Amino acid sequence: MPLLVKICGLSTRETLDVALDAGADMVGFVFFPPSPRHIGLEVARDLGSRAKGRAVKVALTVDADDATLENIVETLRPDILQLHGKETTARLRDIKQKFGLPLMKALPVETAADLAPLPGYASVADRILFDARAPKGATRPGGLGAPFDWHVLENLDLALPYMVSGGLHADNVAEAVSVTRAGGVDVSSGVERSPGVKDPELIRAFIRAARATQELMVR
Ligand SMILES: O=C(O)c1ccccc1N[C@@H]1O[C@H](COP(=O)(O)O)[C@@H](O)[C@H]1O
Repeated sequence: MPLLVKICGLSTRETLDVALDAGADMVGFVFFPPSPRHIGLEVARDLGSRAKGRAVKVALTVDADDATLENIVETLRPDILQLHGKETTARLRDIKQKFGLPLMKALPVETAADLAPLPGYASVADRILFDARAPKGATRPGGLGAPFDWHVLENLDLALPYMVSGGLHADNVAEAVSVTRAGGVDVSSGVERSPGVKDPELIRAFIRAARATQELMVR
């Protein structure tokens, strides 16, 4: 199975086109006002129709309520919801039942103890995203450009597909895949020139580097 490459935090037509033309499998849109990548619903509608059928559209939310999710689903028309907050297994079940969309649950990782909630999430999520745990007091739970210790996932035995994120860039993505055997990689800061401002060349370089890791991938 080919490695899935997700470019997250896209907020303009130009950079979305770069990601799509360079072959991104998944494109992520952030709906979290404190983030420099947050987009409003009208932009979501525009970018969503532009990406339709060209890549998997991912809506990233953080502990969003039903009304917020409803607006996002109605405008972006996502293919999958990325839940990047403290959503419980019960909340995942509820969201799945209400919206009928596949779910990718982000799990913050710093040490092996952070993997404890995995069995619960794996019983309802369709995919897991292992992301670096944000430091206390951070303004957002992800998208900070910091990696975690990938060796925490070294002996992971998970039936569900999983991706890794956190501080990835063109020069470290191969090692991240090699250590974690993840089936997908997700990047935001590593393809930006400043927070929220995507760089076309960095997007292309990341996708090229990720594609070159293909033979290391297991799941
Ligand atoms: O990108 C954001 O601003 C963001 C906000 C809130 C939750 C998650 C966010 N981004 C996700 O974080 C990881 C890692 O990003 P980075 O490459 O380290 O910047 C990735 O999954 C983003 O989708």
